[in-house]
Formats: sequence, C-alpha cells, structure tokens
Amino acid sequence: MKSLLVYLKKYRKESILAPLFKMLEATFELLVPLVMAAVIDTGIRNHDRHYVISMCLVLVLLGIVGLAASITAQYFAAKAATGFAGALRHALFDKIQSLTFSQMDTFGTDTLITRLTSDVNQVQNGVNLFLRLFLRSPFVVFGAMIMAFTVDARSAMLFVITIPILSVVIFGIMLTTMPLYKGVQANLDRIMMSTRENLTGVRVIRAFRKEPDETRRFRENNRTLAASQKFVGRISGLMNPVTYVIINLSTCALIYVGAVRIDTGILKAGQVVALLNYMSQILIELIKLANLIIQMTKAAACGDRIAAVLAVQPDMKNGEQKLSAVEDDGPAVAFRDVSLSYKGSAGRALEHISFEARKGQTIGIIGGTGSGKSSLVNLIPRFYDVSEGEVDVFGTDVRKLDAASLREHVGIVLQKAELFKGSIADNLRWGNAEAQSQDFEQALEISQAKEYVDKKPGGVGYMLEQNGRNLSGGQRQRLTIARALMKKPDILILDDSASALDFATDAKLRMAIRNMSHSMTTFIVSQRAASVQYADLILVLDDGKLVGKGTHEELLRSNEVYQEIYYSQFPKEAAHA
Ligand SMILES: Nc1ncnc2c1ncn2[C@@H]1O[C@H](COP(=O)(O)OP(=O)(O)OP(=O)(O)O)[C@@H](O)[C@H]1O
Repeated sequence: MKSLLVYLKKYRKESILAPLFKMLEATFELLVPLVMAAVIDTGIRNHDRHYVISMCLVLVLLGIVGLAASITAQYFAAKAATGFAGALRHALFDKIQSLTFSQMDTFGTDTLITRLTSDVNQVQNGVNLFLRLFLRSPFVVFGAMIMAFTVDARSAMLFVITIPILSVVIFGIMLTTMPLYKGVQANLDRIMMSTRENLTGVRVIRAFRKEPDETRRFRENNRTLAASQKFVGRISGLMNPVTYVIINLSTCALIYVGAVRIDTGILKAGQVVALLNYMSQILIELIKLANLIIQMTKAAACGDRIAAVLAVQPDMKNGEQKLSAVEDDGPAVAFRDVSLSYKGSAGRALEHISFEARKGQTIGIIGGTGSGKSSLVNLIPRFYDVSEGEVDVFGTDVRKLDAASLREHVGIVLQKAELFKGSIADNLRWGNAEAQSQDFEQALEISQAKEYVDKKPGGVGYMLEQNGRNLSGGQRQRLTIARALMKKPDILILDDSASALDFATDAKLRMAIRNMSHSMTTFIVSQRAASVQYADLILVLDDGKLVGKGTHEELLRSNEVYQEIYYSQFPKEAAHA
C-alpha cells in the first residue's frame, strides 16, 4: 500500500492543506462550548441582553468560519483523492496492458477488473477520509480534554476515566467486527461473480433450463451474505447502546460533580454545560476515528491488491530487432523442437514440435479439442514464450524481435470473435488506421462479409454494439477476418475462426484467401477436415504432440489420427461414392 503513495506526490499541497483546514474547523468547534458558557454565566445570569446577542453573533461567526474551513478542507481532500485515484487507475491500466498473457492468466480477468474499478474507488475513499480525519479526530479528543481541564481540572478527571473505557469499548467492537467485515466482503465478491457469470451466460442458462439452479445458487449466496451482514450488524449495533450507557453514566456523574461544585461556588452553570459539550464532542470523534480505522483497513487491503499488480515485473523481455524486410526465400515460420508448459500447469501443452512453413504456403492444423492447436499458433506472434526450443519468424527467433514489429506482420483471428463498440469501419481500422474505402471493400470481399455489410444501413458506417452483439456469430467471425486482412499481413492465422460459417462460405473464404496473395503464409486451425484438406502442409496434433505432418493424401494413406478425424466427418462409403 505504501508504494502507492507516490501517486499522491503531485497533490502534496492539497494533502497538507486538507488536514490543516480540518484542524482549523476543529479549533473553532472547541471554542463553541466556552462561548456558550459565557452566554449562560455572564449574559443570561446578569440579564445582559446586549452581551447575549453579541455572543450569539460570535457563535454564528464561529459557525460560518468553521463551515468555510470545512468546505475548503473537503475541496482539497477531494482534489487530492480524485487526482490520486485517477493517476493510480491510469498506472494500473498501463500495467495491465503490459502484462503478458501468462501473467493475465495468473491473475484472472475478473479480479483485474475488480482491482481497476472498485478497489481503486475504495482506496480513493480511504484517502479522502484519511486526509480529513486523521489529524482532526485525535486533535478534537485531546483538545476537548485539555479544554475541559482549563474549565475545571477536578471535573475533567471524569474524562480521564471515561475516555479509556469508551476507547476500549469502541475499538474492541471495531477489532471484533473488522475480520467479520472481510468475510462480508468475500461474500459480496461471490455474489458479484455469480451475477456477472449469470448475466453474461444468460442465453446458455436459458437454453439448458438452468434458471432454477442459478436462482437457488444466487439465493444461497444471498442468504450467506445477509446472514454475515446481520451478524456483523448485531455486533456493531452494540456500539451505540453501550457507548451511550457509558456516556450517560459519565454525564450523570458530571452533572452531580458539577452541581456539587456549583453549590460550593467553584463552578458556574455555563461551565458545566461546556464540560457536557466537550464530553459529547469526544464521543462523536471517537466513533469517527473507529470508522476511519475500519475504512483505512479496507482501503489498505484494496491498496495491497492494486500494489500486487503494479509490482509485477515483465516476464518477457522485448527483443530489439525490427522485422522489416521479408524478402528472403527461407521459411516464413519454423518451429524447432518446441515445447510449452503453461505456468501453474503440471503437464505440457506442446511437446517437441518441429516443422517449417514456407512463404506463401497454407498450413492446416488439425486435432481434437485440447490437442494444442491454439497453443501452437499463439507462439507465432509471441503471445507466450516457449519453454524449450525456438520459434523463428522469417529466420529470426521471435524472442529477439521487437513484439510490435513482429505483430505488424502477423494477422491473427482468434477463436472468439471480439469486436468493439463503434462502426464497422472503426473496427476495421484496427488493422489499418489509414484505410480507404477500397481497402474496406477488398478485405470485406475476401472475408465473405461484403454481401451482408452492404445490406446493413449505412454499410461500413453501421454501428456495432458492445462485442458486436447486433451481428450473428458468423457475421462477427467474417468481420474479424476482414479486420486481420486489413493490415495485409505476411502471416495470417485463422484459429478456428470459420467455425460458425457454413461449408460453402468456408470454402469460398479459403479460396479467396488463397487467391489473395502468393506471398502470405496462412495457418488454418480447424477441427473440420474439409477446412484443412487443401492445405500445402497439414499438421496433426494429438495431446500436444505432432503425430502427423504432410499433405491430405499422404496423411490419409498413412496417419491413423488423421484417418480417424477424416472418416468421422466423411464416412468411407460417402468418400468413395
Ligand atoms: N492459458 C492457459 N493456461 C493453462 N493451460 C492452458 C491455457 N491454454 C490452454 N491450456 C491447456 O493447454 C492444452 C491445449 O489447449 P489449446 O487451447 O491449445 O487446445 P486446442 O487444440 O486449441 O483446443 P480447442 O480445439 O478446444 O480450442 C489444454 O490442455 C488446455 O487446458
């Protein structure tokens, strides 16, 4: 948490002025009981109307100046806290952008979202509250005690007894409830997670008629949350009655001692009223202080979660070499005895993979689910680093290449079609910021998207909703392919990205890509034999191992796994017919 304070540096002035103005406000507050005592003891006692009015004006003035000090303090505290949170959010966002896929997998997307949003908000509130109260509350507690001593030392001894008892009760309850609050927070996280999952997967839930199960799960989580909140509420509910019993007992004692001392002429009625005022000021500030500590504990826990992300060091060193000229006739992509283990996974996702893809070739990658197809292609743009071996792109180990320049040359279309809110043209410009209308036309035509885009109102100006949810699955896929084609990549990777297309469109798409450029090397990952069968080289993966490598005819003759896949989709009788 301490490491986050650097983001407050820019607001040093505000961070000093906010507590100082709060102390100024507190000073005026501490003067009020004395003025009230004077009103009672001098003004009312002597029937001096002029004195009462002038003292009341002093009270109003103290109130106005106190209010002005308080507003100024709020302004500085809010400025520092919001500025701090803005800078922190920015730094965290930048850090998340720089995380490698492997680091993102380790954290998990959900928790990164929570850290970037509610955790930062919690820290912001903590800073705001801290700047306003960390000096003010102890200042009022000690100040009110000292003021009470200046009024009457003997009566003030009651404060010396009451304050420690009150502190023990308030902080005791606080210390008991604090770990319970953590439990409440964890239950709240659980509810948030299940709600998010429920809303994003609502179609699947309805399709499988899982609503009753989901409702039951939510109800149970909700019940647990309510029970934990009720339990914490009951304990903190003790705070008020117990503290009021103590404060009322001490008030009685104070009134008794005050009355005796008024009788003996040592004290005046106004002074006793002042002492009572100081007593209640102390109570209020102790409760505020306890609240501040609770909020600070929460903020510190959130701050630690943020600091943990900020402290992550890159586990991939960016190479320095730029991939510019792609002239030579060597292999476009070469895997040299490549193995891959994901962090935290016991087994290997890929084992000893070796192959070469020449410039302009189409490489088909086929295998069952979880056989390692996506893992293999993800190594080409260096989304992950190999555990052993080497991946070369145009003759250079990808680890020696500058990642941005490598990815300039690689167009990848992922399994899940991700689109962003904005027009179709905005989404396509991700591939080429300077694209002209003929570039859009060409990419949409090759990706077989032109026909449906032309029919949309506004064509490429048609506005997509978040994740392109106003398009069908197949339309989304074709648009992501068009986006990748916009940058005219030297290497194109289609990772099972035609799965939502019908066979005819899939075939047209492959044909159009093949005719597009003779120098582009294309990787087609698919579970469909028909999608890869015309490739120049087919790689057959099984449980992370390369169990076959060759053309369709070669593999169909000699490779058992390929035969199994192929004949499961094209039964022998049909194939011979
Ligand atoms: N980010 C990851 N972290 C840990 N393990 C992973 C990760 N991604 C994939 N794996 C594991 O690696 C293996 C290969 O997964 P991969 O996604 O490469 O298979 P695939 O052949 O593309 O499967 P599918 O056809 O179902 O998409 C699987 O056992 C999977 O559980």
